[in-house]
Amino acid sequence: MKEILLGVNVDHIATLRQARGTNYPDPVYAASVAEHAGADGITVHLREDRRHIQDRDIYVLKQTLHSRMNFEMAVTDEMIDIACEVKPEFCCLVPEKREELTTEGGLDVVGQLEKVASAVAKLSQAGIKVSLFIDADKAQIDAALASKAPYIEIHTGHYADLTNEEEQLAELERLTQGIKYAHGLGIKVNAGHGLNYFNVKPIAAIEEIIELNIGHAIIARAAIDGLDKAVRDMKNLMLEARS
Ligand SMILES: CC(=O)[C@@H](O)[C@H](O)COP(=O)(O)O
Ligand SMILES: NCC(=O)COP(=O)(O)O
Repeated sequence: MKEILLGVNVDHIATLRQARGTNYPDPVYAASVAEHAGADGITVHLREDRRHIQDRDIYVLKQTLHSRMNFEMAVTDEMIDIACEVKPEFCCLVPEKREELTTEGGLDVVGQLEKVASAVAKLSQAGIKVSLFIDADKAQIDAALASKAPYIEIHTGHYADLTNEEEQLAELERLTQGIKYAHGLGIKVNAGHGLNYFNVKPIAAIEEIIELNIGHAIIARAAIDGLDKAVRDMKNLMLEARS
């Protein structure tokens, strides 16, 4: 069987922390648990609005990770400077809109090739492997090749959002063709976004994919699976206080 890697995105551990401004739950600790459970890498998205992951998380993770960091970032001077200072193993360039709930589409490499290629060059110069988060679109894949990024991450969000089986199969076929096309050009291909316990298998079966990055579904599952113990522990503390 051909190996496939799992990058665990811990953004939403940080979402929970930021909701109360506490210092827990800590994405650094979550990353360590994920690595212990078999994660091949840890993904973090330092958004410009700092809604979940904070700068401190990136710097501490750099020192504590045993696997490798995939630093997702918008193509801005601020983020390029941070990446060049931290030097994560991977940077994934993503599109970002302040008002979006999550990343809505792939990076438009065609429309800003010069800017993207310049970012790829700066990050590569710092020894970072660069990936572009793009849609499975031939023109975007060709532009990714022209930018000299060695990796792309194909956006699976649209596939994940579809509920009609026929439409989902058609989207799966579109993703598969795009992934094979990029692989044929010599680009290393990852994929991710919106993948969960119900929709992951057909994507994981596409053998040209090196790694899947998955976050929201894993953190959501962890919250539910851990809830029984969390309630028992709290109740026990309360009962102990009265004994
Ligand atoms: C780029 C991508 O697909 C996601 O990993 C991204 O990190 C989503 O951002 P949120 O974690 O803020 O939803
Ligand atoms: N790049 C995709 C990613 O890191 C995780 O996305 P999601 O599983 O949180 O939707």
